[in-house]
Amino acid sequence: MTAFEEFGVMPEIGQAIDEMEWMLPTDVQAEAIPLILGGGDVLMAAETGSGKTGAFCLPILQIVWETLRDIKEGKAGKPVGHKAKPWTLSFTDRGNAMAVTPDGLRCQSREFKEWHGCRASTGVRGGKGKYYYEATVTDEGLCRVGWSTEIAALDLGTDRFGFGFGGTGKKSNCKQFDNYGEAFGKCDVIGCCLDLDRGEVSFTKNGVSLGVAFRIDGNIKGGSFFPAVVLKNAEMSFNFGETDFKHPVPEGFVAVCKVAHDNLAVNPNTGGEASTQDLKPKPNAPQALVIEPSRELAEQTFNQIQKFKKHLKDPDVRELLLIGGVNIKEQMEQRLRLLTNCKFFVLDEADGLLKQGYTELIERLHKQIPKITADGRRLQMVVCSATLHSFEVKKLAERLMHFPTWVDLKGEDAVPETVHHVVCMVDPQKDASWQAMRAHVTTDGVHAKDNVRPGSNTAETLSEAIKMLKGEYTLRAINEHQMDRAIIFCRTKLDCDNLERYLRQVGGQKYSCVCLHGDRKPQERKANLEKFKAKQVKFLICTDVAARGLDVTGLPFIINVTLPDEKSNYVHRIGRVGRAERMGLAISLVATVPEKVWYHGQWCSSRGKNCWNTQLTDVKGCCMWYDEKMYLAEIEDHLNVTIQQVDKDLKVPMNDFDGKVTYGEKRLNTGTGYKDHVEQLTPVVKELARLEREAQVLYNKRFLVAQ
Ligand SMILES: Nc1ncnc2c1ncn2[C@@H]1O[C@H](COP(=O)(O)OP(=O)(O)OP(=O)(O)O)[C@@H](O)[C@H]1O
Repeated sequence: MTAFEEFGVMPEIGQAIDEMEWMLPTDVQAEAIPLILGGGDVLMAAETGSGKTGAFCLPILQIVWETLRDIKEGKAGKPVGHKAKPWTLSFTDRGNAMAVTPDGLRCQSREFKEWHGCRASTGVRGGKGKYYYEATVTDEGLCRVGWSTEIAALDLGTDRFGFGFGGTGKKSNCKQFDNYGEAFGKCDVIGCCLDLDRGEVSFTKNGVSLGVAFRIDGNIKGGSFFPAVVLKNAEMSFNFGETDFKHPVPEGFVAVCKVAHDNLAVNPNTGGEASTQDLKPKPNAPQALVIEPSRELAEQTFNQIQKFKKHLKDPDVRELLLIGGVNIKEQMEQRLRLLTNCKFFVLDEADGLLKQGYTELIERLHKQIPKITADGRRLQMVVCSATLHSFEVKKLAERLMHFPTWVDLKGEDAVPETVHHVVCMVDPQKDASWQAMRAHVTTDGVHAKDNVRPGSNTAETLSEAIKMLKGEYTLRAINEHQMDRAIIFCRTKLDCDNLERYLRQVGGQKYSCVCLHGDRKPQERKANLEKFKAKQVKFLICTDVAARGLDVTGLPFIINVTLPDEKSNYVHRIGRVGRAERMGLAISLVATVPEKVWYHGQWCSSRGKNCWNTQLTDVKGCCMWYDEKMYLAEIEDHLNVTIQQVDKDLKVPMNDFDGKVTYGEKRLNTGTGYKDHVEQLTPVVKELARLEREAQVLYNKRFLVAQ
């Protein structure tokens, strides 16, 4: 039995993991896999390179496979039934936090601060007839149930189009809450009666009539009425009459599902939603949806799933990669329409997704997925990142997740011990070498029209000097550490292109490099990344598009030509090294004086292409002064560390870290390996024993004194 199997992973997946030479689960995997297999929502915050992808892919793959097997064996979807049931709660005409079971007969909202409502997908119309349905309180909480027209607010009873009866014994319409009947709670059955002949709404509790609650305004009486409910951290189930009612139908009334065809109203807010027949699990409908912040990352996760499923046969689990480019819209539409069978919603690099503006997409997709799946399982959400401790993520988790468990090994954003990160200050006032530089990297042209020249000490001149010096320092870092593999991060696409040209110009094959950024075509991005991974080129020059998640086995070095202005991106960038217990060195070049840089905001019509507006952003220009010293302070503050500084020769001093390691290789004499374990632990154990003795002596002394 492999170590992973001990955590509940099935042998076929265990075999694939074994072949990938993963001997033991990482800490985050050991914690998260059982939680996900057990059905929980998980917020996974763990350092870069700690194996979060496996931590969610493995258990999800397993559950998806088991579901497919059940479908194949005819075990799945039983609760849904095969008969068409037009009388259900709507899957779309509902509040954000309202969950509806696939059979459409039970709903739940776990939002405890706000009310969330839902209407049935069908109703009655025609101004005549007497209709009845039952709603049962199936869990503690606050609820209100009744009838509403299609234009009523989902918060039933808060406008004149909705008529509700609440658990506190109040009826409500038009925000007017009056005493009515009596309070009700868990297990009580509320009968909701609509008498269109007389224009009255009344209720029963456990079969006992509570009398007329409302007289319907003549204007709306002729409209359509739908069963409606609103909940606050509560759950209710519904019977529209397709199965036996718990209590006798009041005299003269009929079950609402028996409405004559001509008087049947379809809820126009449902947008032609699927009938419940569609909710029977389909072998091809997506069961897990994983959202990634970049093409490259989506592809990487996709590849990892393919590796994990290698030995999973019959039924076959199929995976689909939806990335920008050809036919994406078509593919999305086709696939995402079927989200009614989805069991897992994963947001990888969640804080990054939110920062990139995907909140709306996430909420829309979440809304489309039923919160309880066909086989009675709750939708599981997994949200992960190395920098999950942001306000936005916490808000999102509160809104969308169901009592999530934090798998958070450090409790704050942290850099793995395997990443050695240093900064080198670039000071054009102390290092005047730029004044005599003949060849240098092409700068971004921000100062093309400024009178920048050696000798003048203007802010613009120093800013231009920074740009020139950074090209040289980058080369120096490469040479000093004999880097033959590194990711080099630049701030803009233009900076990447300029550096690429410069490295090729000065070094040819010696500095062979490719670019990865948003202006390169998808095929080129893919090819460039593959070339870099296959070691056909030494350097990958990229913007923050590659900051997150990219996993290049054994990558020894990264260089930040400019620090990111977003502190979490520093953590992600430097986390491209030091992965899977290998050591890595990250060098950041930090200007001591402000640098004027391009910043093409929303107002820039070309978004940077051929834009020469060097005015500052506060006058709608496209430049800003970039203060790296400030960003460095923010990063240090965030990580609660002082980052080691190295001199301009970029030599990394020999210390505990260096000298014992080869960047790109696993640590030999430290870490968790069992080799030399005893030797390593002996001094610590001795010290512990000494402390314990000391503590005992102290205790005895005090104890004896007290006696
Ligand atoms: N249990 C394991 N044993 C050995 N290697 C592992 C194990 N789990 C993951 N890895 C390897 O560790 C590397 C990092 O894993 P992964 O990409 O999942 O990290 P991550 O936590 O998602 O990092 P990031 O936050 O940067 O996205 C990968 O190369 C992966 O193959």
